[in-house]
Amino acid sequence: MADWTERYRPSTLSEVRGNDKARDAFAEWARSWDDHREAVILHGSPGVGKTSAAHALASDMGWETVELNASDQRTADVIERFAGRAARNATLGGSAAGGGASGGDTASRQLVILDEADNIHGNYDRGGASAITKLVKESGQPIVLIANEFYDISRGLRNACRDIEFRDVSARSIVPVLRDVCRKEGIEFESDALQRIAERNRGDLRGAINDLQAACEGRSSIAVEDVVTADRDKAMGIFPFLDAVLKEESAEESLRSAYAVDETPDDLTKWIEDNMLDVYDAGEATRAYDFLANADVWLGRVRASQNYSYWRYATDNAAAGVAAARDGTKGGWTRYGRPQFWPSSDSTADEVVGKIAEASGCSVATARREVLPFLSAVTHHCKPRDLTVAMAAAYDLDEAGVAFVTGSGESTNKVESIVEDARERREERMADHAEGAFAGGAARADDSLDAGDDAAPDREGREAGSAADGTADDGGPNGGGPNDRSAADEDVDAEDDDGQSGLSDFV
Ligand SMILES: Nc1ncnc2c1ncn2[C@@H]1O[C@H](COP(=O)(O)OP(=O)(O)OP(=O)(O)O)[C@@H](O)[C@H]1O
Repeated sequence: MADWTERYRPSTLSEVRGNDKARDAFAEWARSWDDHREAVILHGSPGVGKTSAAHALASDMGWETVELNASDQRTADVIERFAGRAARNATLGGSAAGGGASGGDTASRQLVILDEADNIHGNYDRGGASAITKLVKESGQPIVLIANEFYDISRGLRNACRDIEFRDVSARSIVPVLRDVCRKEGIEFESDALQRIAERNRGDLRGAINDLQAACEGRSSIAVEDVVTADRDKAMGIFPFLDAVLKEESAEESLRSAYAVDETPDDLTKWIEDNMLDVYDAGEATRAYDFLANADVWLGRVRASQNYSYWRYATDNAAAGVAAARDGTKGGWTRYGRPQFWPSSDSTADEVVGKIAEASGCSVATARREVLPFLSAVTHHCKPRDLTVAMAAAYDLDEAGVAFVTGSGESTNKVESIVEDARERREERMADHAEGAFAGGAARADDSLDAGDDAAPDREGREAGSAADGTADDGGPNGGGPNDRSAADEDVDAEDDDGQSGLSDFV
């Protein structure tokens, strides 16, 4: 069955529904283009008719169209060629470029439609935005840039263009479009069914038409129940989803599919990451990794801030971005592999980071970004046992926590004995604390420093007292409150020389 959104794409501006003001402003931009020669940005949510409006306008004006993807590296070259051609044509007295069109300038115009103008950076082509800005300024042809997020377009490019916002199409405007489609397809319908489709697509006319088509598949009439069933059927399995992203669907469709899969963006990203190389060639994979890296950044922000609204951006990158990195569609069957999920690694990470933040008085974000990587690097690579014990004691880590930070297996004897020693050390400290060890804790400082050649940190003794709470200041990772300094001088000074950084240096 042909795609209904294509079949019923508006062919003239007057068929573009629900955005009268934008439509009028756009028509006016085109009519007066010779006077201002500005490019225009049409921005708004997916599926509200921006691309359709651009094509419809060109047809109304009798202009040819050239559609390019703004985020594609090659686009700048193509526009350059246009600009050059337009300039040459101008010097030839405005004769037609398209071969034989008469009737002056406007008939020979080519409307350049640049899709995904908000996706130029973050892409492999770092210079893309400025190249396009330059071309937008110099081009001899009218250019329409299309974007979902106006403010994701570089400022220079925004300032160089006029902008027109396309608003979400209201359910009230969507229903008549659906009704028209049903009539043309000879489908009987219950009005409530159309209303429901319109409402659940919240302003997205393309989505509504797609849903209608899905609901009508194999039927000559639709009732509310059919629409409700279609709702339920929407859930998508992970394997069809991987096919969608890695082989078949556009970025936009892949994104919609991502929302239909019952997995978190973390897991979806892992699935894509782990299977992408089985399908993509080197060029595609290189581009895809940029998006996956962006997705990871957003996932990291979600974890650090617990702000789940960032999930959307992770999904955008992992699903839509990776799909956009693909050249065309692919066929064939792939044996997808289940990614290695590290059971509980995320919750362990959260717990460890929370404890570090609490003990050190820093934010969770700092603990995650700065302290944890440092601890991991030191304990993992240098393997100083005493430091690891001190760390486990300071942050009250259990086996899972120590294993997570140091990268060792959770059940190894080593980890167990470290946790045991750390527990003892905490208990001793607590006992000391109860006895007023603050004033005379030299013995404790000694105690922690006696294994100092294992690279025990040197500065906690001085800083922990001021920076930390009960956990760190009555011992800190290497013990010793502020007053311990003199008693432990010898050891500490010896430590000073080896230049080791202390944990609290990084907090
Ligand atoms: N305002 C509208 N009037 C009529 N049909 C529309 C409208 N908006 C969307 N459609 C239908 O949805 C399809 C997709 O719309 P279009 O590609 O123009 O949306 P868009 O806003 O450019 O979306 P995107 O940002 O995803 O490119 C069209 O082919 C048409 O069938």
